[in-house]
Amino acid sequence: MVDHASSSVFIFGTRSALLWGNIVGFSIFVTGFSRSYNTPTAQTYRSTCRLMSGAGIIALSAFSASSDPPLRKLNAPDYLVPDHSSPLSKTESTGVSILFPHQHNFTTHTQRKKVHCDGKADSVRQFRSMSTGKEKVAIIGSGNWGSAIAKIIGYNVRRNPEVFDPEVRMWMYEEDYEGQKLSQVFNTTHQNPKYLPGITIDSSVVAVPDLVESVKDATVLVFVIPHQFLKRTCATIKAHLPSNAKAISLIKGVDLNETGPVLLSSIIRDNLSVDVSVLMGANIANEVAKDMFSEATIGYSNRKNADLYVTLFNTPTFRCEPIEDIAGVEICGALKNVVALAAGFSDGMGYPGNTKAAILRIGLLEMKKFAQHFFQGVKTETFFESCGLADLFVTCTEGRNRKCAEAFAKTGKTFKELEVEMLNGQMLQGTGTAEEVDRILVNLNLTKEYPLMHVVYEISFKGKPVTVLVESDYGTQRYWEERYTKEKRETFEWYQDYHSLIPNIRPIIEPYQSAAQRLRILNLGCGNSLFGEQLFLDGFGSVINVDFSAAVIAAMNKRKEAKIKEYRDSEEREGIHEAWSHPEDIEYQVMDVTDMSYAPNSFDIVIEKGTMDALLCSEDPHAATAMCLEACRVLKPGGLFIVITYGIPERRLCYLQDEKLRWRVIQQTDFPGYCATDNEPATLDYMYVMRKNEKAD
Ligand SMILES: NC(=O)c1ccc[n+]([C@@H]2O[C@H](COP(=O)([O-])OP(=O)(O)OC[C@H]3O[C@@H](n4cnc5c(N)ncnc54)[C@H](O)[C@@H]3O)[C@@H](O)[C@H]2O)c1
Ligand SMILES: O=P(O)(O)OC[C@H](O)CO
Repeated sequence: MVDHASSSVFIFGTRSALLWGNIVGFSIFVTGFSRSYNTPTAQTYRSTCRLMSGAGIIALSAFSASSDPPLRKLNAPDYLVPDHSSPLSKTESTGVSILFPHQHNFTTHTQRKKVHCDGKADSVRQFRSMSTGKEKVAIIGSGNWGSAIAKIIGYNVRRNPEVFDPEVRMWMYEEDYEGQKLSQVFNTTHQNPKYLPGITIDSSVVAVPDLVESVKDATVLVFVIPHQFLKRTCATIKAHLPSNAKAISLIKGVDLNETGPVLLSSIIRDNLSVDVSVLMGANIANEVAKDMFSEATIGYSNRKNADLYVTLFNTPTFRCEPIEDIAGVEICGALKNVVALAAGFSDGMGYPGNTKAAILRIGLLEMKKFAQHFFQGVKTETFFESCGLADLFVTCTEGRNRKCAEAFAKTGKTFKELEVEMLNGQMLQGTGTAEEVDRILVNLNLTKEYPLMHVVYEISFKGKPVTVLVESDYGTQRYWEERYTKEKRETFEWYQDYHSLIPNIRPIIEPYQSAAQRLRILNLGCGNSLFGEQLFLDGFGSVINVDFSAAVIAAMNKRKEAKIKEYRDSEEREGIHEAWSHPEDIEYQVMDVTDMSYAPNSFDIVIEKGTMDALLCSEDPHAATAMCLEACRVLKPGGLFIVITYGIPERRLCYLQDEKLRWRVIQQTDFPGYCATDNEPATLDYMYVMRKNEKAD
């Protein structure tokens, strides 16, 4: 039996094995004889040959393509050294590589079809590289971590010439650097000034911009690219790897299919048919590159390969610990980036250390729960290795994900914008992972079991306010009821008050006013804001204010009664607004804005300030959409819905432009938001105006 699992050179064939063994100067292990060749000589040879390092199966005679065992049963790619009896036309369909095709003077076989040879020189080189038993390393990726790990690999390859081929190729996604090609700059200066400035990398590492060229002859593939590029990278190199290749992934991320998460190491394994290990840990690239002490965890299933990786990566200041738990190690590396976003949000909001500590604790528990839910055999100890607790800690204190999330909370910019502004070409992995993870959780109805992962996604991509990290109740009736029951202030304004908003709103509403008919205005989620009262006092029309908190509606009705009384009791009316002479034009009603009792087409204007923002904190993912549907239903054709929010277009238009809504967004405006202190960053508030279709019904 051919043992594919062990990394040795196997020669499939007989007589010529001796010949080729002599020619290339290596010892061989002969296996897979056909009966006719199972001679005493060959058996003796089999029992005395020494196993070599380096994987591969080499057929020295293609008789096996037609007889026992068939060549196609062997793992591709195989190598064939044909002899005079080789039925090469059959081997063609197996995808076998032909070594030395002309050695046997095939031209004498007139009936044989011309056989495709994948390039004699390449095949010979691969064959020889296997025969030397040296590992040839290719680094796939040359960003911040790719470059830092290249420094370590260069150092170890030079220290271990008996194990490694002296040249390490590093695939460099070609970019312009100050008018020159980045790969040329690297190969001249041995530095990567864009992604790891100031660090010199051993000259054994050569930047290669052609991906296929970079993996040529490589027996060890080190994957260190952003995870979004993995699949297409595998597809490109798939057909160009020697059969004894193996891989290790340093990529922190996760993919998904319809049943759940898919490890990136599985993607590599499935696409390339190679053994795959992983290396993860508390490894801020810039610190590792400066030889500051760090640890890393190697997750493996093949111990021999893990030992090789220790030789490749371990240094006095980069200590690598192998553990037999690929999934545990890899999920730690992926999910800690999502937790780091939460830590960054917390920092951006100025929350104290206690809050961040809680985020780390909850995050670690969700990481472990997720890994053990979806993957068998994940060990609890893994979460206490460098890939677990340690990486979580460092990413939540110093990582890029944390840094950008802090800016997200402070500025309200999107992650895409912040990545461009803050990272100079480097890429966040946490945001993509948050999306993938949430898709899995939603598909499998698991969001409640992973509240932190879910809320990070909702804040990052669904416009939920960062405050839901610590206050997740803004969307519930219970929260507002309790709040307004205890409320000491008679009124409170979220964001801006009426006077700062009305210059933006007046020009939109005024064209709708007519002498003949008063506007009917509906104010959604009025709370104890004076916004609706001021619209009424300024004579825009009759205003109905609604809120689902009975406590606040009672308080606002009490205020209204007091105003009416004040007006009626006053002898001297100066300073008391005349509008109170017709108080029937202002009403406060208890109503759930997602399910209102008004008839369709009842209002000219529907307006809300901050209500959608609050609903987006709701556990009901459809609450904001439900409010919009209701607003649209009760609006008259041609009527306007005005939304005042802190939500940027990317996070609000997805709701406002829902295809079920029979309106069009006709205006979006931003204006300076309210700043609590001079030290706080300037923010923007937004107004979106929708006009209901004339023929909506
Ligand atoms: N930077 C770190 O401190 C660190 C530490 C440990 C692990 N990691 C992980 O290593 C992986 C790689 O991160 P990094 O920091 O080396 O990368 P990076 O974010 O610094 O750089 C991005 C890389 O992507 C390349 N790129 C851009 N467009 C591309 C395209 N279309 N196709 C292919 N490549 C393209 C760029 O040239 C650059 O090399 C990530 O999964 C990351 O989580 C990073
Ligand atoms: O900078 P980050 O957030 O991508 O994290 C970097 C490393 O993964 C830390 O181990």
